[in-house]
Amino acid sequence: MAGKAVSVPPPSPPHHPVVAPASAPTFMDQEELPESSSSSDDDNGEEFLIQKNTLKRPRSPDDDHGLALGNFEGSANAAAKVLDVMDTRLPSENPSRKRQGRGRGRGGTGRGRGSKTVDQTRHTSASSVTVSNGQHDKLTNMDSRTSVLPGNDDRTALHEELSLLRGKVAFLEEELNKSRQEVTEYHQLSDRLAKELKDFKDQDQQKKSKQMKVLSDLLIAVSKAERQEARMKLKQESFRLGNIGVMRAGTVISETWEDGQAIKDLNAHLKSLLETKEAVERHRKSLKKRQSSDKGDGSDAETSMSEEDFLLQDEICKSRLTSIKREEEQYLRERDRYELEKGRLIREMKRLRDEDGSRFNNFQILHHRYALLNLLGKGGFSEVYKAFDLVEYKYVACKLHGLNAQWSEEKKQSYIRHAIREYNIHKTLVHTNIVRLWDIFEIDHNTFCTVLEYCSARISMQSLKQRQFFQKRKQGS
Ligand SMILES: Nc1ncnc2c1ncn2[C@@H]1O[C@H](COP(=O)(O)OP(=O)(O)OP(=O)(O)O)[C@@H](O)[C@H]1O
Repeated sequence: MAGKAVSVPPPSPPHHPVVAPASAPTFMDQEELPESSSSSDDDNGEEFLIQKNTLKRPRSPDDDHGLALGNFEGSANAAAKVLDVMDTRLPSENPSRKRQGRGRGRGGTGRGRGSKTVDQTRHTSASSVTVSNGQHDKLTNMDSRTSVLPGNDDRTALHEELSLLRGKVAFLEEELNKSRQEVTEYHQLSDRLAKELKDFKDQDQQKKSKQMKVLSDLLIAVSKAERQEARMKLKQESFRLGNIGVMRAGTVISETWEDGQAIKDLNAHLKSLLETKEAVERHRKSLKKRQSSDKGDGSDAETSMSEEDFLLQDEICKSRLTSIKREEEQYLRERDRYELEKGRLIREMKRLRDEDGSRFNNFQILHHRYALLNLLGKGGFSEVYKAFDLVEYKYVACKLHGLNAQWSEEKKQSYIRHAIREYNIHKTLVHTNIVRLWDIFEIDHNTFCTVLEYCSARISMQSLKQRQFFQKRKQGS
């Protein structure tokens, strides 16, 4: 930059003697800018040009209609101002051209503008008049001579320049109007797009809530059907395996188990089998007794049984006893199976009873996302419901922890503290044999919910079998 400053040519004497009209003093002010700023125009490039024009612009009183036809000097000034305005508004034009126009020193201000006029006119040739280089030179020369010799040629040249500038102004105004229109259209478009986006979001939200509603309705319908089926199955199973009856002993009422038809039949079979077995065993014993007595007192050959007969009878008894034993074993195995089914039935009865008595049994949606379905089981202080996560679209287990309303505030706080500590530990555990903990939230002052990974019955059965396997191994070792 220092080198450039040295190469600045010496200031040329001012040779723009046009007397500024009273209506355009600013232009003169601009003409009287210090030489250094003019000479540094080339060095600073476009930025300086813009600054200079921005300085002049506010002081221009009549951008649109200040070009009085009768006043050539005033017209030239006004034309120069219009050019300045154009300089400011068309910054994207080739900067080298600008530099070319302006770089002719202070004295060449009019000339520089002339060059730009030609350039810009060429650029906007669609609507403006094309000016040759000769005209441009004439114009710049005229600009410098106007106040000295306002001859006919100069007047014509000025007229030409004026009409050129008018054309340019008109063109620029047209461009400006177009730009304004475009801006308005753009605003309208962006408004419309914003509205459409909002509508789309609303629709999406509506669609989502509709989907949620449809999905939860469907899940509720399925769960209701499952509940109905569970109760029907319970009735059938109760008839087959047994039911809980009420027994009254004085003032004490207690629950007892009453066997169902299948167990009654099985027990009857076992009883009759046992009776048969006893009868066969009795018969065998009597045979043995008779055999030994026959041997001892030497009975006659007609009444006494031969050794072979004894052996045959004994064999028959033995084989009957063996088959009875096999049958008995089969019945006992069946009874064990019934016992298991009975245990399941009792649990199911308890589950359904708990479900009927639960305050969460009417398919609520918790936390705006968990659709409660059927009760899975009841813990010490909790009820566990199968639920569907309407956001993540997966089954989960919602464990609803109920604090005892009778507890003191201190005890409740202690329980919550423990539960939160458990939650904080549990949520970090990731293992195939540990159910994941997804979420925790409060339902009311006495109830909060933890959301767990759902373990289906299939998994539960697997883990049951695994447990049985490990128990057997433990017993074996
Ligand atoms: N993640 C799960 N998936 C499926 N069923 C579950 C799940 N968690 C619990 N259950 C069911 O709920 C029943 C009770 O749950 P759990 O054994 O966790 O209660 P608990 O530990 O006794 O309760 P508390 O924490 O209140 O003492 C279980 O027997 C099981 O049937």
